[in-house]
Amino acid sequence: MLEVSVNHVSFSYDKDLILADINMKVEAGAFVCLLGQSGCGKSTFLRLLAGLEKPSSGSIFVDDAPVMKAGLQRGVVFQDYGLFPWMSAGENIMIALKQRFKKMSFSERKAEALRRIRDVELPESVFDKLPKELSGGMKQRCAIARAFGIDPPILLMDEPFGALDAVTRAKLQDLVFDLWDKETESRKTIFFVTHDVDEALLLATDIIVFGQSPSKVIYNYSFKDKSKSDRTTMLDDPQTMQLRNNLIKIIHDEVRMKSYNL
Ligand SMILES: Nc1ncnc2c1ncn2[C@@H]1O[C@H](COP(=O)(O)OP(=O)(O)OP(=O)(O)O)[C@@H](O)[C@H]1O
Repeated sequence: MLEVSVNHVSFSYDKDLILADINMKVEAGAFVCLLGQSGCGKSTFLRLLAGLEKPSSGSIFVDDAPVMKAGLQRGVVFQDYGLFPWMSAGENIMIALKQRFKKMSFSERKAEALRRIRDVELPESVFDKLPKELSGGMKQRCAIARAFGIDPPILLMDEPFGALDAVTRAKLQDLVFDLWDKETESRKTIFFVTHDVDEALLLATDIIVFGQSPSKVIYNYSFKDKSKSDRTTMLDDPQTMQLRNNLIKIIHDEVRMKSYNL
């Protein structure tokens, strides 16, 4: 369980300032949803957390250690699944396990990959299938199995359900929440990028809103106690409804102000 602190982080692509003075402290085990308009820099921020890019200024620490490069401590799940197309689903998971657990034998890795496939509610027969033989939802389940398989204390998820239909999306939201929630003693810290305010309300312990580029944190909200929300009744709660309205207004006002350059 590791705390993440982001201190005065700015980032530019060439001369384009994308992120400006981002600050946050995220407790170990939090489920952080990052909201903001398209192009504001959410994915860029995840890349910085992953160590795939370096801040132009400022620093990111995981506990006392600065993030300098990519590492197995931080797993990543992308919208496009990120599975190697020439390997079966099982091999995709096994190769990640090999990197993470160097001493695991082939048969142990295979057993673990099968266990992870069952954990994401897929049949074991998926082990031998190529990604192109799987639906989008099944591919994303495999990507989640792989990410949870390497058991990173920090998981970075970049719009993981953005390409899925509403029913599959709802099932996968429940799946990820349950996988996170059941590790009561050592919950992963999850950073989850989404455009969907309701998805954030359903999943997050903390909601952070980024403004328009160059982006700053313009709003954050922490739930005092997080238990699983029921998607069908969640918005019956007046407080949740008010928070939802606030979030939508904040995001829309920001877009309006920037587009009119106010
Ligand atoms: N490799 C790159 N080189 C130059 N500019 C980039 C690069 N990647 C992203 N950008 C720019 O950085 C800005 C932020 O992009 P980013 O993908 O982080 O936004 P986002 O909030 O994740 O968007 P979306 O929600 O649409 O995925 C955009 O203006 C984008 O064009």
